[in-house]
Amino acid sequence: MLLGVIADDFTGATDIAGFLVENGMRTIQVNGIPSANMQINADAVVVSLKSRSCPTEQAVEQSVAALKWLQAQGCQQFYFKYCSTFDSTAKGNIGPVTDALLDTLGEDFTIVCPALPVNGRTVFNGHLFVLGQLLSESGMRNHPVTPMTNSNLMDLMDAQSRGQTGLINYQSIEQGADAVIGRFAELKAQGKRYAVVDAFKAEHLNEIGKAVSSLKLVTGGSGLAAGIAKNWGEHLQDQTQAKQAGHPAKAPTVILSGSCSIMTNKQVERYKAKAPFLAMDIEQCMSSENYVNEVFDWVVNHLSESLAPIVYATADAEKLKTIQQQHGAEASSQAVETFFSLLAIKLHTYGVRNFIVAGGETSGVVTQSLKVDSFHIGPQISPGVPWVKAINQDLSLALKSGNFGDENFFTTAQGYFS
Ligand SMILES: Nc1ncnc2c1ncn2[C@@H]1O[C@H](COP(=O)(O)OP(=O)(O)O)[C@@H](O)[C@H]1O
Ligand SMILES: O=C(O)[C@@H](O)C(=O)COP(=O)(O)O
Repeated sequence: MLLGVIADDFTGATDIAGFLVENGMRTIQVNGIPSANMQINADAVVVSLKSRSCPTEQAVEQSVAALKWLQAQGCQQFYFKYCSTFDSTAKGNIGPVTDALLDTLGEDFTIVCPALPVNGRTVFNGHLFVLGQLLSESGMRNHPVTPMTNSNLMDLMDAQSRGQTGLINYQSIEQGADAVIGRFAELKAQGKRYAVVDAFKAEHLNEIGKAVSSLKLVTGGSGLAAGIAKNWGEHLQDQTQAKQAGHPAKAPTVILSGSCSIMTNKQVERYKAKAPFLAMDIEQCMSSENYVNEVFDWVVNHLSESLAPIVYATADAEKLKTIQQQHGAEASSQAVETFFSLLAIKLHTYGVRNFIVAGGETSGVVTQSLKVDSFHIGPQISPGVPWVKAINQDLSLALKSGNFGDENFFTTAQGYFS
């Protein structure tokens, strides 16, 4: 095993796994730390945790346990994957987890690289941009759990970690990997423990990928995965196998959308024009035990149509606000998640074998309800969203992070069945 990845959430894990496979690494993803002995025949393993916004001690404990498990699998390099929008609070969990991983590995230096230019996440002079807007001016400033109100990655990292952060700006990156390695030495000599690296195009990430080959730990979003995978290129045995194992088959398919992001709203609207759709009734979802059976019957009646039926809770910001004022934010989101969990179980029992799910939390709930413990990674539907196939059962999933994919995503995803 070459590379071990610790991802702080579920869609984030499939995101990086997809890029590793795209770049020739045979990759599997495990949901949490496996309790049983697993025989793993892959170049990379991604462990998905739910550690992004849980209490810091728990995030540290889980991440260190994942690292030790990956070490036991023989991994040679380790990657802490967090969100490309650096989702965290002043307390963490990115800083404390990075510190704990460095300590466990006996290392004293790593990089901070959230950039994912293909999805509009760029770093310029140490500041993070989302589709051309500073992070602090993007929609992330209103995130319910991890509002991002500062775009300066050095400040963000200093506030939540034990050490000090330096910058490797794009001028150094553009001089190539050797110059970057030289900057690592300079920053270390200045007592820095972390280096924020500028990156606003794929070439930057390729140079950073080469430069980090001697670092035991790297941290970042999924963008750097391509650079790192290229770096391992000569060690990879059979690159053609990488995507085969995770390819979805033609089978009954459903779309469950629990994301309220701007992009998911657009995707649902576009899909409704051509496929059977059902908008979840939140009142009924919260008050009627039989509602899930009614929706189940509706889905079953539409499974044989050429495009898969979609059930969605997706609402625009105004509608969501009204629902939250009426029922409470926590209670309504809990009700939606429980509903999707029950519906997914019923549909799977009935024979649905492909699930396209929109939303990070929603994906976590559905995957856990379907008792999937590990995945093969298949082809990418759009950057950061691969098809994945359960290893322990006949089941394929496409887990879409709220903001990812273009407007035709739900139709495009169904073009991969063979
Ligand atoms: N109509 C709705 N009313 C209340 N909560 C909702 C509604 N639709 C979705 N939610 C909740 O909003 C959250 C969306 O989070 P998530 O699935 O992670 O999507 P994203 O990736 O866009 O953040 C989930 O907890 C979901 O249950
Ligand atoms: O890095 C990213 O942007 C994604 O992989 C990711 O982590 C997305 O998180 P959610 O939007 O909460 O799904």
